[in-house]
Amino acid sequence: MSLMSNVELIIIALVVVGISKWLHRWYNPKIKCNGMLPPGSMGFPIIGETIEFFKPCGQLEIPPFFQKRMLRYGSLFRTNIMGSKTVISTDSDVIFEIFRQENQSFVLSYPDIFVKVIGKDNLFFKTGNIHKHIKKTTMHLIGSAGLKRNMIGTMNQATREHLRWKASEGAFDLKDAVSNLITSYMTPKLISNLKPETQTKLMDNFKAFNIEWFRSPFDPSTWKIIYKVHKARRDATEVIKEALKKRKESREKHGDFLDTLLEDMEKEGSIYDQESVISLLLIIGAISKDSTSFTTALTVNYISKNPKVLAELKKEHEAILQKRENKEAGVSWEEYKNNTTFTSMGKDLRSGSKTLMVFGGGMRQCVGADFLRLQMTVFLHHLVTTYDFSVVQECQMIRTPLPCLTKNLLINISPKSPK
Ligand code: HEM
Repeated sequence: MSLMSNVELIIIALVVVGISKWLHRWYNPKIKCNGMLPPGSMGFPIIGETIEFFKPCGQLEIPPFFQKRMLRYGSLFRTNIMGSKTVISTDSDVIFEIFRQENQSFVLSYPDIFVKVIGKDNLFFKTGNIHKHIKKTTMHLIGSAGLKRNMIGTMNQATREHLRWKASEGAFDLKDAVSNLITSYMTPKLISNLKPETQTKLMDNFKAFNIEWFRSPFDPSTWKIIYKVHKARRDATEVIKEALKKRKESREKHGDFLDTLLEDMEKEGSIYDQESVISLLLIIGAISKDSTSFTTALTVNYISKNPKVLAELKKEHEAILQKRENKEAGVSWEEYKNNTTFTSMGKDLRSGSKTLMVFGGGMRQCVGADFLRLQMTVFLHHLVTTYDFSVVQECQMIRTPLPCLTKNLLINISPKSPK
């Protein structure tokens, strides 16, 4: 055997040993504490179990990814998704405890791709006092007090106007309409003194900055969406940066959320810097419309198929209207709080129940839950008291595993004929 082939053999042997070691580490990841990992599989090298995790399933199904593993390993199992070593728990007590013990027994982290797409200076990725403080500032705008003081009137007005336009348009996409109406009033609530063309640009960026990219990375269209979201973030950042600069220089007050953030930023030791201010404005502008329009579309789709629910809803809102002195006024805070028992099912979705953690829990509980409920109530109120509606196309939903519409809800509305 020649000297050359011996060297080749040594190199091949080293490569084989290296790969074997790497595969061993892949399938048996080390953990930093003294415990042991739950059962499970790390899937294929590099891609892990990502493909199966994103497999679409029906709206009311437990995704097969979870179902299969729960049967095989129980409620706690290990896996690898999108390059992140992951332990999944499907036990509500454990999940509740994880939410409750943040920063004690559990450290918050998101897969790298989340951080890359939505930006690292985000409320979602902050912990401890910084997170607490940003949350408190956010509540100023979309918590109960902020909604009552500053939002409900605009919400009513925008909803009424948008429905009026839609009544003359024929069939329209309800999710799109709700998304547009929220963006139309939320953008000036965040930054109020933009030139019309700059405001339109910012609204377009808010619209494009969505969560639709969270799906299989092996689907080429995912990368197109990621590119658009990334571009929207970059463009919105430029607009907000410019607005922030002008506001700082002019020292003018406009009573918007940018004022609130600037005031905080100028305090000694403020946790806010330019990046975190921009990021918060962007996240609220984007997140407020997506989840709300989606849930409103599902709700209208549901009530259109359940005449008893629709009748009960109409009864509740007609009664509100009957009692109201100024029929032109929209839903008041008092009506919303005291007279919408059926609309809000009488169930407090924010009470931190272990069986319904749709809004998260503990320190991470959703700050937008009140906003969502109020906007949905206002929309349903104007829809059922002022219009008759008919469904032109029902919506269809799948989970990937996030809920996603494969067909949008199209409806027709026409003003109710006077009784
Ligand atoms: C169907 C509607 C919604 C659902 C199901 C939902 C669900 C959630 C969940 C599960 C979390 C916790 C995330 C985590 O653990 O890190 C969360 C947090 C959050 N949500 Fe929502 N949300 C909805 C609507 C909204 C709306 C309308 C807004 C804004 C107006 C909003 C703003 C936020 C913010 C800012 C956080 C971060 C809170 C924090 O880190 O402390 N959400 N949401």
